[in-house]
Amino acid sequence: MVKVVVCGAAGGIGQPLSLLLKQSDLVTDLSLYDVVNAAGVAADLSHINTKSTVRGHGRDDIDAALAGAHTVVIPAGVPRKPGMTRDDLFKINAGIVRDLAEGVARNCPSAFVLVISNPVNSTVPIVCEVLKKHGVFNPKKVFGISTLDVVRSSRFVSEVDPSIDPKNTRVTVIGGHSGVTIVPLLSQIHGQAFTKEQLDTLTHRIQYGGDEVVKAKDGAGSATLSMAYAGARFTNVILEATIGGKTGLIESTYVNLLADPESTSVFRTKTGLDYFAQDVEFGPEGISRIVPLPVISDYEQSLLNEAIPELMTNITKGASFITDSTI
Ligand SMILES: NC(=O)c1ccc[n+]([C@@H]2O[C@H](COP(=O)([O-])OP(=O)(O)OC[C@H]3O[C@@H](n4cnc5c(N)ncnc54)[C@H](O)[C@@H]3O)[C@@H](O)[C@H]2O)c1
Ligand SMILES: O=C(O)C[C@H](O)C(=O)O
Repeated sequence: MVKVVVCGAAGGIGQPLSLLLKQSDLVTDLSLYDVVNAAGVAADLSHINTKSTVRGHGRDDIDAALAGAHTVVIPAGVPRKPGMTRDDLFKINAGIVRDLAEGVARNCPSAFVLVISNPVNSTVPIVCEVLKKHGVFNPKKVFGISTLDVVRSSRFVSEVDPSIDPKNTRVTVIGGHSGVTIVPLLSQIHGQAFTKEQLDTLTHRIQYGGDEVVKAKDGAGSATLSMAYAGARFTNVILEATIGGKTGLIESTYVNLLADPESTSVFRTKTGLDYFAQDVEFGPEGISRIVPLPVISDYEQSLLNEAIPELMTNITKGASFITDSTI
């Protein structure tokens, strides 16, 4: 059995993400959990003629939803409205993510956990601290999905240079998933030399791509369809590496750096950060290695210098939400 659970499956991301995951032949059981309308979404998707069996689980059915899961994807929680930062979502989403992580610890402690709910820079530490509290934390298996930053980068650079094929140009994006913490390494794109003006425009657009969508949706939420695409892409990498037997798969993702202490110890000592988005190579057990940071340009180093203090604040806020809690 390869059971994939989507928590928040009836939402703006959850529905198209579940649809995309229903296409995977690697999934045998698709479990849709939400506090509203999970049964309806499940009934709808269950008619699609692919291999997986689909089940919907409502508010009081979290344990059955998660039991025996291979992978749990979490897009549950509230999205931004214009004028809000991702950190403004912490007040509501921190508790939602904590409760879902408690469910993971109880029902599928060795599952891969893929976090979409914002603020990702803080919600990933929340998941890790809950799993630690229960003695089931494996840093090779918990991920913040920052793939949308990678997807946007590929697309936006192709708009500046039409000779770039966005589908086959992967941009490494390091740091975190919000504003200045998003650091695209455009210097790494083979054969590319952007002007300073192009770099400024591209970097700003990648860092604030989420705001572009929030503004355009004008109060009706944030990115859902592009996020579902990015979320399915990342989930499929996990499935291909862990059960599909594929090797050498690499994606940028936000992780706990103890997943590969050897490759990250110098960086951890220098910055004090325990979490960071970086290129990761996947194997049968999840993270097989964190790819060492390449030599970055002075421009990228100054972006990184700006990202580090903000990341530190976000990480501490998420981790202490659990470690300082008396519940
Ligand atoms: N990581 C990223 O790149 C990225 C991209 C886009 C959006 N997001 C984030 O994803 C989250 C969801 O966005 P959306 O547009 O799908 O929002 P949405 O409001 O459309 O959907 C959220 C869903 O979560 C459900 N939900 C709420 N509390 C729950 C709980 N306790 N258990 C299970 N389900 C619960 C809601 O019922 C709803 O169906 C937001 O926090 C948003 O900021 C992240
Ligand atoms: O911008 C948001 O709030 C949603 C998401 O994190 C995004 O990058 O689109």
